[in-house]
Amino acid sequence: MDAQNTRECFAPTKLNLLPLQDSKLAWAGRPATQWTVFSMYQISTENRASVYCNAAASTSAPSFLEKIDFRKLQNGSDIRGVAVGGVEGELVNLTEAVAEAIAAAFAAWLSDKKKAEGTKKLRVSVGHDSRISAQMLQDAVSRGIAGAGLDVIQYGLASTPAMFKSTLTEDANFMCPVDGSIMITASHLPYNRNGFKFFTSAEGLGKNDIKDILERAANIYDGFSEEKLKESRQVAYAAVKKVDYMKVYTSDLVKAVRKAAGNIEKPLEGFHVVVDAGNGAGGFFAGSVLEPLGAITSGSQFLDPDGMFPNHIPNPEDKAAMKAITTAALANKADLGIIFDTDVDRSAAVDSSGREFNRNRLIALMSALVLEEHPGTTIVTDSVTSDGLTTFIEKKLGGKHHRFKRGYKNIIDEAIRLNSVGEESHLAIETSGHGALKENNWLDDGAFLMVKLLNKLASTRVSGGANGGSKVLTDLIDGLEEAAVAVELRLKIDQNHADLKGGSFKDYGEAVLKQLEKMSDADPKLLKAPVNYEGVRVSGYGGWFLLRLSLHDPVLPLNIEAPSNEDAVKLGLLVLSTVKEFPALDISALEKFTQP
Ligand SMILES: O=P(O)(O)OC[C@H]1O[C@H](O)[C@H](O)[C@@H](O)[C@@H]1O
Repeated sequence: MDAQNTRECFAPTKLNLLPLQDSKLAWAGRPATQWTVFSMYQISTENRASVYCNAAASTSAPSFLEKIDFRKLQNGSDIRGVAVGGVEGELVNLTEAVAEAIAAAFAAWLSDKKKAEGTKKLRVSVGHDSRISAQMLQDAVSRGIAGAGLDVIQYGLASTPAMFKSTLTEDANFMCPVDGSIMITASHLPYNRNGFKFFTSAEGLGKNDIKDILERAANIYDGFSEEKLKESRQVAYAAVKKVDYMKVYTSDLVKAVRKAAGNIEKPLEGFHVVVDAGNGAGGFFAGSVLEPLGAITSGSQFLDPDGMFPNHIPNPEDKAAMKAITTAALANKADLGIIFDTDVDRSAAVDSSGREFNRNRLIALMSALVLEEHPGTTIVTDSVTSDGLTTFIEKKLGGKHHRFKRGYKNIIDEAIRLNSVGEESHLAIETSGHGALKENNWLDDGAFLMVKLLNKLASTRVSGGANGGSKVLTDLIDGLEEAAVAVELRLKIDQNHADLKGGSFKDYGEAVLKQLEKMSDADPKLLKAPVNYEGVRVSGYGGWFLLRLSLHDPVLPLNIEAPSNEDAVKLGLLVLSTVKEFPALDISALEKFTQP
């Protein structure tokens, strides 16, 4: 077989998939062991990225197998792209064929990883959030995995942490654990985007793994042919099973709260908790977690999935989203309001008086809960956390604050590393609302963070400490000092600007940071942070600023916190004096902020 003679494509068609039976498995009436799925992509160790097939060679590639730069689909440890057309300036690059190639590449990558474990047929779970391109991508991904000879288990609407957890759950009825998992999501990005997150039982895949998978995918895509892609639809039809895994995941959350309350069936009886899922995948939390625990959930909103996100962006960092949950909690006189992002790996809450538990406050609250259980432990956070948070964790709670880099994967990996070198850490959490606990296998799970809050409410009442309300949570962050002014301004780097002199935006950004560091060193009123893992963090005028490179974008985010607007402007002016020397930077937001 000659990989070079087999490129072509297929017309996109929906898979005719089988319905769920008894909320468990449904397949074509044959036991899994009798499934004979051949590997269409036949990925060998000698030529892992090549596609071998029997199809007749075709010389003309149809237009929808457009040339795609697969490298551009990498977004740190995720894959992200444009899946829906019609938005000006945003060309579709996450087509069905691209998705199928990426899934086939993941299957090949996984097969290589699991080679040592023997010849058993590998299983991959596939789930998605509420985006309008979810079904199309789920079908394409299923074809890619099945075509590589692996079993596909579709979960349908699911959360990112649930997908990760399916690699750890031991339950043969639900075909768990799976060997690998794919979540189809673009988190809080606009409706036309989509992407993938990948998991094995060891971890969420990192940057290098994603790079490897995209390189393999590009080769697979180059080898696609019409015949082969047609065939992949038939193979997928035979290899796809459906499982209602969210049932397992939500029942584990319910069990966790019951256990924390001393094995009471309905420990939240009488508590009123309002959920805002922003029409993402998090609507399950009201009906499948809170209600079985006895909580009242009336007034919950935007629980139904709607990939056009008609109400607000499902993102706890978004002001409109936080306002929506605060209004709902107050209007319903709820004890607690809970909000999730689209794929439920991020969350935030509001108390009964409408006070937000998000950003530094959510970290303070989670730190208080974790430090009650593990005195003295290290809390790992992202880089934009406040000085007040450090004081709170270290002076009030007796813990250690390890302010690391931005990026949920970075902080989780750092917490795991600290434990491995003998420094105990039980919590890694970002101001974005991402958070992972050691007790929960370091799963980045917004729903589990909220379960920790519910545990506290339930256990406090059991011990006679409170009859309701979220005062016990509010009291836990008493003493957290918060800056009067906290802003984030994002300075864009124009990648096509002549001042880059053909270099990368990263190099340009680094040059800006170097210059800012020089300026700060020369100013006696400023003090550079003695320990700092990214960008330039400087204290002065009773506050601080941090300028750093964005994790993914050609952007330098600038965070400023200060006791007054006047002080914040002074810090802003100092940064402005440096950044204005770099013409490729869009400094308009900073100029506006510092104007008298
Ligand atoms: O560096 P930024 O552009 O601020 O983005 C940083 C953020 O990127 C992604 O959304 C990651 O999922 C977050 O964990 C991270 O905090």
